[in-house]
Amino acid sequence: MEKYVIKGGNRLQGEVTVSGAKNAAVAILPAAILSDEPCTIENVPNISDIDCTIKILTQMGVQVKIINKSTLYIDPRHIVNPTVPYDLTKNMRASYYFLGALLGKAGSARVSMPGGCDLGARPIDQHLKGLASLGADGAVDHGMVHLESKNGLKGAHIYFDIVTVGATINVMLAAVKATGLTVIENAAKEPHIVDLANFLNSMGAEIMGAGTDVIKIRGVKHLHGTQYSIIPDQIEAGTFMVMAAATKGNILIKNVIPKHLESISVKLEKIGAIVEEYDDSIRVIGTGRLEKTSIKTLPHPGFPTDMQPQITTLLTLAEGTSIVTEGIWDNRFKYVDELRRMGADISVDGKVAVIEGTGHLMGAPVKATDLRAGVAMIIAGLAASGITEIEDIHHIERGYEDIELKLRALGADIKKIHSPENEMPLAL
Ligand SMILES: CC(=O)N[C@H]1[C@@H](OP(=O)(O)OP(=O)(O)OC[C@H]2O[C@@H](n3ccc(=O)[nH]c3=O)[C@H](O)[C@@H]2O)O[C@H](CO)[C@@H](O)[C@@H]1O
Ligand SMILES: C=C(OP(=O)(O)O)C(=O)O
Repeated sequence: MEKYVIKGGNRLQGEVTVSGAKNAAVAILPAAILSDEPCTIENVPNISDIDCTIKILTQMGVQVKIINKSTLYIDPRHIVNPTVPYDLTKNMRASYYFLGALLGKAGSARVSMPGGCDLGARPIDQHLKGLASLGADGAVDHGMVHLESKNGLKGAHIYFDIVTVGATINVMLAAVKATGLTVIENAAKEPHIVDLANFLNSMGAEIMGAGTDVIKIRGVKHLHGTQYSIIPDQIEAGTFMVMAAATKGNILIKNVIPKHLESISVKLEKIGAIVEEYDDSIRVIGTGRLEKTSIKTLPHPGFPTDMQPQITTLLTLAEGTSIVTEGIWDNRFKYVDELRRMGADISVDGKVAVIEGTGHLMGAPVKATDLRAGVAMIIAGLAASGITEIEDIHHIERGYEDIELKLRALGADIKKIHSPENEMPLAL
């Protein structure tokens, strides 16, 4: 079992470069199979969700060559098996993008129900509704979603009942090669929706309106190869921003799109950090003065739910009572029990957390209950007095490339240790 061991108290200082966006990459790699020719994709993050995506592609007959750490060559000309089995979907939410991508490519898909972070109920009814509108009949059988379009996919008018990133992406993937026009209303507007549209358009797709709540897709017969660079990861950047504020640090975060970070910047300034925006970088200076605030997570351009555990952790270090409301997921406060071990005073009632800022945290053994909850434990450990040991770090490695190395370069005292289960913790 691997753990992170952090000795807290160091101010993080220096520069860090953000990797490509996980949530864009996990959509763009499946999208590459829609092409009739090979694609080269740059700025791919080196994380375990991408390792898993590459395994899925490879087992279905797609040739994937790793050109360098962040560049992949994907040749989808010889797909033999439009099936994604349980062992490849159980740890990864975005495996369901192969539903839309395989339908668009081959007219049928068999994809095991997806895993991913446990944030409460994660139904896929809107995905199935959208794909059915395009002409995909199907059923869920023994945990396997089986969809088929016997007469070919046809453009349709789809209105989502709720704003959903995943269903918006799945319908985009299936609709690009459908006949006629597809209109998605109440579409998600996240930066990775726009990135996926830009990628598909660079292969010859005709997608208009991505980034607004109405996306129009005129189906095309063929998509050609492309060379494309994925956008920087909004959430990785936001996480380093919070780390600077939490450690009274001063970090220049490079390879970012400041516009994607606005909702985070505004809240950090309100809490007391200094945020300086440049063209493709952002500097955050932790002043040591942290003030209470109220935050509600919302679909883009609102404050992202994937930054909720990080900002809640920061607010445990602030003066006064803060309120964080989770506006997307039913159960995204499970990590609060772990923060309590470190001295945090937080009460949770459903989707609302009330944080009584205590000004400081104490190191303790904790576990990562999911990806962002896990990185929140790192933030807590960096700011806390003493030693924090974090278990179940495989969750963190789903979405943060080289986090330990990046943090050490900023002056953090963090190391990854291998510790067999039931072994006594290492003395530092
Ligand atoms: C791989 C990826 O990009 N994951 C992100 C994606 O997840 P994901 O795409 O799974 O999240 P959605 O935007 O689809 O979910 C939003 C809300 O809609 C509900 N819902 C969703 C689909 C559906 O068919 N029915 C339904 O009721 C969900 O339960 C949730 O309450 O967006 C989330 C919200 O920004 C982020 O936290 C995840 O990091
Ligand atoms: C919830 C997340 O990911 P996933 O949807 O892949 O579980 C996340 O990135 O915070």
